[in-house]
Amino acid sequence: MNDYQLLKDYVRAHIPYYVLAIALIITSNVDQSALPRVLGQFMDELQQGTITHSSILHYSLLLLFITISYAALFGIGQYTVMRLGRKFEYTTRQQIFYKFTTLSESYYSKQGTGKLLSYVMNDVTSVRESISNGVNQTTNAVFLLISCIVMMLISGIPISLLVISVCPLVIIPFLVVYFGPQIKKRSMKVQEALATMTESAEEQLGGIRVTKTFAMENIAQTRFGQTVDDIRDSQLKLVRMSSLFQALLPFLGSISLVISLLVGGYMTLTHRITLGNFVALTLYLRIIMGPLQQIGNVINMMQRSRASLERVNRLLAEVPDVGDSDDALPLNHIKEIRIEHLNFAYPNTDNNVLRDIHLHIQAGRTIGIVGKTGSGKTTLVKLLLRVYNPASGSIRINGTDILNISLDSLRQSIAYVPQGGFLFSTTIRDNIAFSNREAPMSEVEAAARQAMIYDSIASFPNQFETKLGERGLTLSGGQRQRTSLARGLMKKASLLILDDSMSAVDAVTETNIITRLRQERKGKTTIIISHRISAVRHADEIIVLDQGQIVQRGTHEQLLAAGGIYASLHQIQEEGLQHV
Ligand SMILES: Nc1ncnc2c1ncn2[C@@H]1O[C@H](COP(=O)(O)OP(=O)(O)OP(=O)(O)O)[C@@H](O)[C@H]1O
Repeated sequence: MNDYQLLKDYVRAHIPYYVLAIALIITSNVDQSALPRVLGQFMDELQQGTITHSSILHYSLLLLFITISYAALFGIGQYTVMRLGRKFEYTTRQQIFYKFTTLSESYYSKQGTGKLLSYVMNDVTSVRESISNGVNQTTNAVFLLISCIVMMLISGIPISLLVISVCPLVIIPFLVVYFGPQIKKRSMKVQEALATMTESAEEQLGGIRVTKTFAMENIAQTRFGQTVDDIRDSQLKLVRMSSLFQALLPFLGSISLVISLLVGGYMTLTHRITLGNFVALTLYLRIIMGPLQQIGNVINMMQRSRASLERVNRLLAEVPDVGDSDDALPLNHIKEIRIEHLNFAYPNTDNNVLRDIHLHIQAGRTIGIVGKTGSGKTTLVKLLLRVYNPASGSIRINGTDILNISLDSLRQSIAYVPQGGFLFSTTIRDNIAFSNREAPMSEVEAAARQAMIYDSIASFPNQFETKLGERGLTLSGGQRQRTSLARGLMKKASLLILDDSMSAVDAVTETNIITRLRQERKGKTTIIISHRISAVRHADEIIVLDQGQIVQRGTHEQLLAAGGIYASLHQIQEEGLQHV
């Protein structure tokens, strides 16, 4: 996608409206440029003493007609362009958000939320302004200038006088060439500083509770203050440069007026032009100062939005690194999973986080995964969900390589309950019924009972209709985890993965949940990752991960008998319980 593709495509798709709007604006300019000429003629008749009551009425009506038709034509033209600009803004925002949903986790781990928000907010607005105001002001400026020059010539203003009066304005293109790139550079710095500030605000607000409990408000204020200072500095630099540029344009316009007064005044005195011509010339010069300033504005705006357009184009052209292959097959039901020689390192890292993993999960079995923190447990299930592609080796589901299974059907077949159960700022019901908003209430309640959160929800005044605050913070950590668990159970997928999803739940409740799960998921495949032996002890097979490798496997009894990491973990936890 080239840098202007997005804009080209949009304008091409709406070309009839743009042509109509431009035609309206051009007509309004021709209309407006007739105004000084009419006034000039009126002035001449006044000087010659040929003016009558009816000609005064005639001139007044003519001026009124010019003014009304200008307002109507220009107004409709401008409205059409602005409307197209707004449409561009919301369709592009939708396109960007759609793109966000297709990109993989590795993209998000490289980009901060502030930068991503800045695409949707600042960049799109900047491009919209440039197309709306750009089309309006460029058409207006160029055609008003042309119409004024043509009208001046038709009115009989000598070319020599016209050339000498317009002479200072010829400097404008040189000014633009000098100022343009500098304005662009400074404006990019402002955009970057804005993105950094948004990111910092996101982080400081996200962590405000931690900051407050540590009484570290000063540090938060200083960190955020630095980003605001950076914006102020770069914005001031930009404003200084743009103001100088903007001021030079009317200055040159005024010089041209001074010249016209000197030379035109002298020519009027010596009767080489009429008084009407002289009045028309000064009026024309005043009118064309507007378009000249607009040209400056447009150039500034274009410089500013070019960087934004480049960024949005680059984002829209981003190809997700995890996607469906051309011959991807749908998956209906997970029966058997076979992992062979699986190795994996996170993008842009050298260290293999998973090494030579072999695992065969037969349909209906429960697999427990234990291991020290950072041993690769979550990474293994992320590969099962194809959040990342394996570096080497294979994962086969029902005999088909996971790379040839459609992503949508794969993820539909798996209910994944992560440790940090993110909840949306909506009702508890909607959170639990996330995978099926149309599900009957009885199913939502059953999932809540299974996750042992039903009684807590029932005690809230609005029960399942209770709205959760931002990120579900009105719930305790354990309640949040159990609501997230209910959401996973509600999915009724053929594979359930609990990724340390009961770490904030007390041991007794966890045991009760696991007991119920074992009864209700009989014959269904389940993977339970946990730091607590009690959560995995009943699994058909338990694997122990250490530094990315499976170092032990077997049933609870076999692993206890074998000694090693599992047995010592068990011993530590049993002793811990005895001391309670
Ligand atoms: N997005 C990432 N980019 C780079 N490295 C990562 C990423 N996510 C995890 N890691 C690294 O991969 C290793 C395994 O992490 P993983 O989350 O799989 O461990 P875990 O066994 O689930 O740990 P825990 O029990 O603490 O949840 C760790 O060393 C971690 O630092």
